[in-house]
Amino acid sequence: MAVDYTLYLVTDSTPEILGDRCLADVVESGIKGGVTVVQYRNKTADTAELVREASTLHEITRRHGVPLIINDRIDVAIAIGAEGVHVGQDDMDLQAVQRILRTSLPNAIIGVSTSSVEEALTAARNGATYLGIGTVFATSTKKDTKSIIGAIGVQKILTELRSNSLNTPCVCIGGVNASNVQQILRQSRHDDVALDGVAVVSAIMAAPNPSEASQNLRNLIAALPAISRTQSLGLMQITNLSFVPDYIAAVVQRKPLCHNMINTVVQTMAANMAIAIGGSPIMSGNGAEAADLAKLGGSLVINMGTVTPDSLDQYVKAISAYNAAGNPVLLDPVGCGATELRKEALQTVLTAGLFDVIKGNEGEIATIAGTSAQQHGVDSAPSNLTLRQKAIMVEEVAKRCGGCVVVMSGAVDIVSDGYQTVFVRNGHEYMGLVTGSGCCLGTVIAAFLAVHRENKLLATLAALLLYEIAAEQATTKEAIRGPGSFLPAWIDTLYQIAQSPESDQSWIKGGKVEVFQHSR
Ligand SMILES: Nc1ncnc2c1ncn2[C@@H]1O[C@H](COP(=O)(O)OP(=O)(O)OP(=O)(O)O)[C@@H](O)[C@H]1O
Ligand SMILES: Cc1ncsc1CCO
Repeated sequence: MAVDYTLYLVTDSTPEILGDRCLADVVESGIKGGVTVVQYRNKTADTAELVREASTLHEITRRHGVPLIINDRIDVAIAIGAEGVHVGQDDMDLQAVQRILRTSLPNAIIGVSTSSVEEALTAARNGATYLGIGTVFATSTKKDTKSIIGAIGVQKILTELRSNSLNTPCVCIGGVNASNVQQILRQSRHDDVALDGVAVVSAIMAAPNPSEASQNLRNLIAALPAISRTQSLGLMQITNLSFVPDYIAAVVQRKPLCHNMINTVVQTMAANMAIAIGGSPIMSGNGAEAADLAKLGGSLVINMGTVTPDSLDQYVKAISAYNAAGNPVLLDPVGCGATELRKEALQTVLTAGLFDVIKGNEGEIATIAGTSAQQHGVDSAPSNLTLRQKAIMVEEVAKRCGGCVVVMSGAVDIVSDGYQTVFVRNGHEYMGLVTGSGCCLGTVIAAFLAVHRENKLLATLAALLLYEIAAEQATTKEAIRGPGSFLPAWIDTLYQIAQSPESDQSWIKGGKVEVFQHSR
């Protein structure tokens, strides 16, 4: 039987999720809305109840032509003649399951939960019918947060499987809901590698109308744009910078909320820069208010510059809240390669959710790429890499975080969405002499992301050009004698350009953007 894994429902009979509703009604409603596979999961019922409930569900799923898979209990699957079973890493091992089912349910689907490349390769090589990859996000239905792997973890597993010629279908599981389903499907993609579907629990089981919730998820999945080279921008569009003034004008007009969880060094400077370019900053380090702030339609900056154990917890909460609301998140992994604690914090943040932009200096991006030597603080150290090597690194990191734009700042900035990579040769050396010039760039890009969601690469490029050309212009002012007098002049110039980006477009002619070409 060819199984459609697009929308895989895992049941939950606990009072917190199911409430006092009838399990069979909720499942049938979900199927009517578009659920394509059902897994019956009940960790507490006794065997008689499991068999009773499973056979009631089986009547419904059969009527709708949807496979029913039983979690863990192979005996229950055999008793009711279910289409399959699903086992976790702590349940009976795959080969034992196969031996048992060979005679009683020879065509059974056998799914296996996996949270690492090793587990996935082993299960696929041993003949699992499909893999459930997770946990993607922290979720109230799964308390064990050790196995949270984020989109990057899912992508890593998928890529390893496919590069080993293992085509086992894969669904991801863990905290998937309507606000993040497109992101997880998009961000776990890498070239032609993609998930076959998503597994959800509470997004359907706890929904007031499970049918509508399922239909909504199916619509979101169907609406997902295919990411391919042909879909990314034409080179003309990138080097023709006439879009930039329009992008700026829209930011000024919309005044997006810029929620900054930013280091304690640059709070005021970042807030002033956000105001100068037309944003509305709020510097809040309290993750508990992130869900309310996310409702206001702005974007979030996670800047790890002065990370502490408490602030790390707050970042994780805020990232989940913004992902759930479907609002953009920018990560600035300041100094992430400087200490062991920062390296660990980086991993926690990277697996806490999804990012639209990751911006860092060379040492920071190299740490994410896994190629960095020891960083000596928060500033960039002189590099041994050629521009070409840096560009390839930025592109690789962007590919790995599918759907994410990566910016490596420096004298020449490199921006990539994994498909197209550009060099930006604007800016001034005084920028490198002002602490937080990288951090504030994150704040400015995030403001643009809030308004220009349809194209993150263009939004990032517009923000970067405004930021750097303003800096260049500021240095030409008479009173500028060094980085100290430069900073207020830079904020003034940002403000002046942002207020009338369209009336005088001559400034954008100073944009120095070049497309990186692999063949050169
Ligand atoms: N020598 C330079 N010439 C032109 N622009 C520069 C130069 N140095 C830095 N910049 C610009 O300054 C901004 C910040 O980049 P940088 O790489 O210094 O960030 P950073 O090291 O993260 O800074 P911080 O940690 O102080 O926030 C970017 O827009 C970058 O293009
Ligand atoms: C100097 C400094 N230390 C931690 S964050 C920060 C600001 C620049 O990244």
